[in-house]
Amino acid sequence: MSPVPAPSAPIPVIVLAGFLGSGKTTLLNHLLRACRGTRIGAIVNDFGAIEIDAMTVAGQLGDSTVSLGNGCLCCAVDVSELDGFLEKLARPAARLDVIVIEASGLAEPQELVRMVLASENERIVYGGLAEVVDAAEFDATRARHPEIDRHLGVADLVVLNKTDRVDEDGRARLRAELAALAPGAAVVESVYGRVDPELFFDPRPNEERVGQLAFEDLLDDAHHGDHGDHSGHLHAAYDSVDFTADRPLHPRRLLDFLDSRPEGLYRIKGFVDFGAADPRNRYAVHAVGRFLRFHPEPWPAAAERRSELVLIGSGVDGPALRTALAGARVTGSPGDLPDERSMWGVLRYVPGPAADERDQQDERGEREYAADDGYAEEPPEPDTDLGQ
Ligand SMILES: Nc1nc2c(ncn2[C@@H]2O[C@H](COP(=O)(O)OP(=O)(O)OP(=O)(O)O)[C@@H](O)[C@H]2O)c(=O)[nH]1
Repeated sequence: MSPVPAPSAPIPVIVLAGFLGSGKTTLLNHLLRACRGTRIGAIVNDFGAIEIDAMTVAGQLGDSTVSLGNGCLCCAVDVSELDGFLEKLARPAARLDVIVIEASGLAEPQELVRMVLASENERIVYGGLAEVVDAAEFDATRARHPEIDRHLGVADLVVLNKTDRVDEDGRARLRAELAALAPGAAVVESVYGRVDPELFFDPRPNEERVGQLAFEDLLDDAHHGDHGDHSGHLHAAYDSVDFTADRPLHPRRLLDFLDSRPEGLYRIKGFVDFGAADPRNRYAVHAVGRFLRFHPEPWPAAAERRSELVLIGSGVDGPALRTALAGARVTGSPGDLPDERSMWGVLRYVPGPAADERDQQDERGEREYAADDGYAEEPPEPDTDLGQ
């Protein structure tokens, strides 16, 4: 009925948190400005309290949804309404590529993360929790709000913002402290929230602008004129490592690699060829922080059978990652041929359609599978602090 095709990839939903004034809105505006052709849905707690620059060129659509100049959508919600808005933003007709939820300064981000993970909406996927930290105020904020330690403990990405206000020694100390408080998370520095959008999502080329206003240009002039040069580069505050393998990867060894992925490795994306273990499908892989998902899809007729991964993080050792992944390739020796059973570990991370297969395996008593939330065991921390 609808002329709009369903998007093939699930839409990542990113939770953007951080204490009052740390720079969340500034970062969100940067993403909106830098997104160009990428269609971002933004969900904010309260229009009144948060001044989204883009609102200056926005038109109300009613129902708490606002259409921004380049086709982005924005909603104002209570946490209780979140699922409804996710549903609304994720509908195929909205054609969004990514959804960002900006937590209000005092919100417990765990609550939002839990709601995203609990959502039964098949069109979305958890895209990570980014915690914005004010470098200049961190010590004082922490003294006043010790709960910041808990927030950092569940972050997938820590953006150490306002580094223009701290000297180099101070930045080094903060990075070390944050690395200890946010184990496993990548820590990137920023000034005025100018992080590379690729940390959050895959920006599209600018082919699909909607609406008449080139609002990112307006914003550059009207709101950011004295914050330095915006025409220039989004400095890569992270490392990006490519890996390609012409031989299939062994599902068990790839999972071993993923289960023990090093700290600071924030995103993994790409396609995996599991060879004889599942000759019909390739597996899109999506990892953010400790969250992992596989999405099987039939090999396109013309596609070469190979695995291609991109690993993004800060302070990661590229050659070591490549070597570790190369070790996951099937060797071809008779004892090393993956079969269907080798796929069970991977299937734990496949949402929806694989559930039947998993259930059958469960019935046979072969294996107990994790909940369908992308975590092998417990999701990080959130569950322990909530719901009392
Ligand atoms: N010096 C400096 N100021 C910054 C930087 N990033 C943001 N700011 C300023 O810090 C103030 C707060 O930024 P916001 O983006 O509104 O912070 P927020 O986290 O959204 O704040 P709440 O919505 O109140 O929670 C604004 O005046 C920004 O212009 C930065 O990197 N350096």
